[in-house]
Amino acid sequence: MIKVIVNGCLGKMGKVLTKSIFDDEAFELVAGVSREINETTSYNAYSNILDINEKADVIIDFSNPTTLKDMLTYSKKTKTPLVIATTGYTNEELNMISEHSKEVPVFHSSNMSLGVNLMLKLVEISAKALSNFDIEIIEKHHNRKVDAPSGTALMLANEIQAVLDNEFNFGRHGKNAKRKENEIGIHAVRGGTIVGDHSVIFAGKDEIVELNHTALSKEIFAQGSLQAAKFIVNKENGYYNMKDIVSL
Ligand SMILES: NC(=O)C1=CN([C@@H]2O[C@H](COP(=O)(O)OP(=O)(O)OC[C@H]3O[C@@H](n4cnc5c(N)ncnc54)[C@H](OP(=O)(O)O)[C@@H]3O)[C@@H](O)[C@H]2O)C=CC1
Ligand SMILES: O=C(O)C1=N[C@H](C(=O)O)C[C@H](O)C1
Repeated sequence: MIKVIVNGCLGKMGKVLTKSIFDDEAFELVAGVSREINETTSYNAYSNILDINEKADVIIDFSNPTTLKDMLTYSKKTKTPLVIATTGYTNEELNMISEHSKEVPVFHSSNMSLGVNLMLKLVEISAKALSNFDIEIIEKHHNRKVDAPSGTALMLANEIQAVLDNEFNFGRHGKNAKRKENEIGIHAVRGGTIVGDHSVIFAGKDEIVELNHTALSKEIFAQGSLQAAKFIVNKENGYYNMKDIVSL
């Protein structure tokens, strides 16, 4: 049985994930962490990860970048592998994660779904094949989402940039907002309870190719993170992502 700490346990994703853990006999929830413990839980819940006494095999994190430092401190002290799903990190924080992976195994992905990870490959192929097309990314999420653009939109944009070296344009406005030839437009839509929707549009002369992924439940992200947890528990120190799990 894999013993799990859930960081962000009372958040939207944390609640879905803790239920998935209870429903799966391969996992045991040993503790949860949320900023404010304002409800009774059937497991040990803490407001700071550094207060946890239980020993776990893995930490799964769906929280907020503000929890990163303490989470890394705890993970380093206890040598507990990390599955990081939180988005919205600065470059400095991303570097901290990457440095941490030299001492503890880290699995990091801004999207734990199988479909988006296939989409990353399709985007790479399309960027190579349609290099003279205009490329725009549109992401749509629920009205409670904190960060914009989404971590997934940035992953998709980075995949394209690795092929074409484009600049990013985070939303156009104003009198002189004409599209530059070599840019990727990245646009964030927020509304209602949209779980997560990502489109990459390749627009050429008289033709359009559009790649789209629509998440229909948060469950897919929870299941993906559990798959990642199974993968990482016995790995060497290092930085892993969905490409290490999904065979393409
Ligand atoms: N990689 C992936 O596949 C996916 C990643 N995500 C990412 O996971 C993260 C959590 O998403 P979601 O569950 O919807 O978010 P919620 O806002 O519902 O939950 C956030 C959790 O983090 C805690 N928290 C700690 N510090 C802060 C802070 N300063 N501000 C806000 N929350 C804080 C919250 O505690 P409290 O409840 O006490 O406020 C809560 O437990 C986001 O970064 C999101 O983008 C989401 C879905 C899929
Ligand atoms: O906050 C969310 O909900 C989601 N966040 C991730 C992101 O920022 O890409 C993944 C998913 O789209 C849901």
